[in-house]
Amino acid sequence: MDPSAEKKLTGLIAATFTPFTAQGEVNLEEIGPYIDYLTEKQGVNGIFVNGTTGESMSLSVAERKLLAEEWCQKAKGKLDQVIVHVGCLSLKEAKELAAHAAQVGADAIAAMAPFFFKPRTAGALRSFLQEVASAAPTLPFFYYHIPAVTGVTVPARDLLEGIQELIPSFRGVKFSGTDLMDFGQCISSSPPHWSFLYGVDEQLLAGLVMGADGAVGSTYNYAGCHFNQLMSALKDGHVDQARKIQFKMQQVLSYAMKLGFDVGVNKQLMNELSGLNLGAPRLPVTPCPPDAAGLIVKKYHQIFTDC
Ligand SMILES: CC(=O)N[C@H](C=O)[C@@H](O)[C@H](O)[C@H](O)CO
Ligand SMILES: CC(=O)C(=O)O
Repeated sequence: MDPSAEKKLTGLIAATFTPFTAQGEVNLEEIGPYIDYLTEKQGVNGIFVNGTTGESMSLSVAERKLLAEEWCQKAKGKLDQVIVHVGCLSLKEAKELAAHAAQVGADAIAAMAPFFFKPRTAGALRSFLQEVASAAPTLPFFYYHIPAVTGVTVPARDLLEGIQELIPSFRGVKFSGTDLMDFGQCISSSPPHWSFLYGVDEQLLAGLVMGADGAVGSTYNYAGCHFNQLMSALKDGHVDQARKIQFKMQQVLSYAMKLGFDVGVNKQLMNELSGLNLGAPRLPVTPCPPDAAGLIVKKYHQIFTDC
């Protein structure tokens, strides 16, 4: 297929939380209602599953497969995009997950850099990703750049050099870094059919201005409606209005950060704002301290009075 004829990834993509039961087992029952909440209440039509927010690295391969399959199945006819994150420390497991994602009907896959033995050069990281992508050659492949979490500091622009020849299915980057010069250089040096998804919700506006096609993030789970307004405002040329929404979200998140914002707090925020029951996180992430989420929800409602 001619890649330039493919549709680019645009709009908001929620990085989903993994629902757990009270016993700490994966809870597949919540996935259907979760998808309905995203589409009906947030206007979000894409998901990025088993990523950072989904605690992928704390899950077994078997659990990741169960989740990928259920998300893909329940998303059918409801969501435009299901991107399955397949990154692992073990190349063998990452390939197994990539092949599985293709089997269960994912729209795309992504992988972050391995972070125990870290690739020290762009070449080493490219070779690792090439192997992962080769296990699912028909699926669009995205590199998930998240240096603050992986500690892999290879600039994304260096990784992209010559990558299309090595990985024919390569289609772009989910860029969860704050280095906007690196991001800009990725975009300005890339073919037009690749998609760039920005992943730092606190500064999405800057990412969009730099040229992001869309966004992947955790806060789009419960604040998608506001970020949709931000994106439309920017599209219509109302930068001041877009900036107002971004500043409001920064206020909520900086307040949350003072209260120890992490996946545990974030998950509880989602529980309280959505009414879904996604449970607590899995260790080593600790459960949200009592009251923290409640205080953030209160702040959120003070700052955002619509949707
Ligand atoms: C480190 C991390 O989880 N980053 C997420 C995505 O990449 C973001 O969506 C953040 O959760 C969000 O920007 C809030 O800090
Ligand atoms: C936020 C994000 O993209 C992730 O959870 O992987």
